[in-house]
Amino acid sequence: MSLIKLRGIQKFYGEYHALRGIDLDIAEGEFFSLLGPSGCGKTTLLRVIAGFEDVSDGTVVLSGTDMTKVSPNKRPTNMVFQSYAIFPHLTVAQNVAFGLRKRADLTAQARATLVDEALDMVGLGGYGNRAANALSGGQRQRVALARALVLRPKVLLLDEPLSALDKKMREQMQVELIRLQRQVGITFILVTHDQEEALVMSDRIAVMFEGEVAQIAEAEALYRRPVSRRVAEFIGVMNFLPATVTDDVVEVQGLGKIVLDDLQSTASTDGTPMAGFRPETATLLFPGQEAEGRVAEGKVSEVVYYGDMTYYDVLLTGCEKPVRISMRNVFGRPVLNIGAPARLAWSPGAVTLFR
Ligand SMILES: Nc1ncnc2c1ncn2[C@@H]1O[C@H](COP(=O)(O)OP(=O)(O)OP(=O)(O)O)[C@@H](O)[C@H]1O
Repeated sequence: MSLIKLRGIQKFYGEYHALRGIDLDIAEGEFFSLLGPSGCGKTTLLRVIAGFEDVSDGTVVLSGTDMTKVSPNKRPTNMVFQSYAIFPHLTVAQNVAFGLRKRADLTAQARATLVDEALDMVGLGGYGNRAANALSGGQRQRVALARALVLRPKVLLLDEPLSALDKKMREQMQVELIRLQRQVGITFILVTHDQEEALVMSDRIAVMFEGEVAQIAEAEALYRRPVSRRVAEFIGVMNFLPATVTDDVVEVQGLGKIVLDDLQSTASTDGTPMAGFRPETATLLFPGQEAEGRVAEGKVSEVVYYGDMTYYDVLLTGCEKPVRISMRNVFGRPVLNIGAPARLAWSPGAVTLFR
C-alpha cells in the first residue's frame, strides 16, 4: 500500500494554475524527490502534502486515510524548511525540544531522552547545551532536522534543506541524510532544483515542469531513458544532433546513418527529430588510437578541465554546433588542444532518438 497517494491534485492561485493534475504514489520508507526548475510547483506540492496549502481539486491520502481537508498538525508529516529556522537565543537541546511542544503528556525525563536520541541521529550527540547561535551552517541544519525527527513522523518533508550550505558541506550532508533515512526508515520527500542532489539521494525522482509531472523514475532510468528532450536536458548533459528518419534508417548529422533498431530507445518530443547521446558514451580517440565500432570526425573547439575529467567540445564535420564529450583524465595521457583534429568513437546503442 502506498503511504502517500495523490490523485488529480489541482492548485490555482487566483488565475494562476500552479499544479495541473498531479497523481503520485510514494511507498513507506522511500526517499522520494521532487525535482524541477524554479517555479514548477515543487514547493506547492510539498505544502499540499503537509496540509499548509489547500487543493483546488483532488485528494491527498496518507496511510490509507483521506486527509485532503485535515490540518497540518493532525497529519503524520513534518517539514524541514530551506531557511533553517532555529532559535538563536536557545540551546541546541531547547531547539530540538521545541519539536515536542505539543506533547504535553511527556515527562521531563522522557522529553530529554527523545531530544538526546534525535541529536544522536543527526551526529550532534553531546551538543545539547551549546548555544544555537554558536553553530556552523551545517550544524544548524542538523538541529533543524533533529527538531523535525524528534516526533518520529511517518513522513519527513524537506524543502531544499541543503541549499544554504557550501558545496563540500552539502555533499557531506547528502550522504548523512541518506544514511539517516536508512537508519530511521522514515519516508523522506525532498524538494530540490539540483539534479545531481536528486540523483545522488533518491530512490525515485519525479521531474516536474510547469505544474505537471513529466516523468517518475529511479535515478538511473531517468538518466538513461528520459521520456522527453526536456527531461533529458534537465538531467545532466545530453548532446542533440538533427536527425532524419526514413523508413527504418535514421540519418544523424555528423554521425551518419543508423539502423532504427540499433538505437537504444526512442522518446517523444515536440518538433523535429533529434538524436541524443550523453558526453560519457563517446570516446575521443588520441592520435594513433584504434577504435572499435564507429568513428566520427571533427575538430576540438573547446577544452574545459575539471581535474579528474575534461570536457571536450567537438565540432563534427557537417555540423553547426559542437557536441560535448567527457573524458576521465588518466595520468600521463596527452591532452588534445583547441583546434586539434578529433576522432570520436561512438556506439549506436548509446544514441536515443527523440521524435
Ligand atoms: N501564495 C501564492 N500566491 C500566488 N502564487 C503563488 C503562491 N505560491 C506560489 N505561487 C506561484 O506558483 C508557482 C509555483 O511555486 P512553487 O513555490 O511551488 O515553485 P517551486 O517549484 O518550488 O520553485 P522554487 O524552486 O523557486 O521554490 C510559482 O509560479 C509561484 O509564483
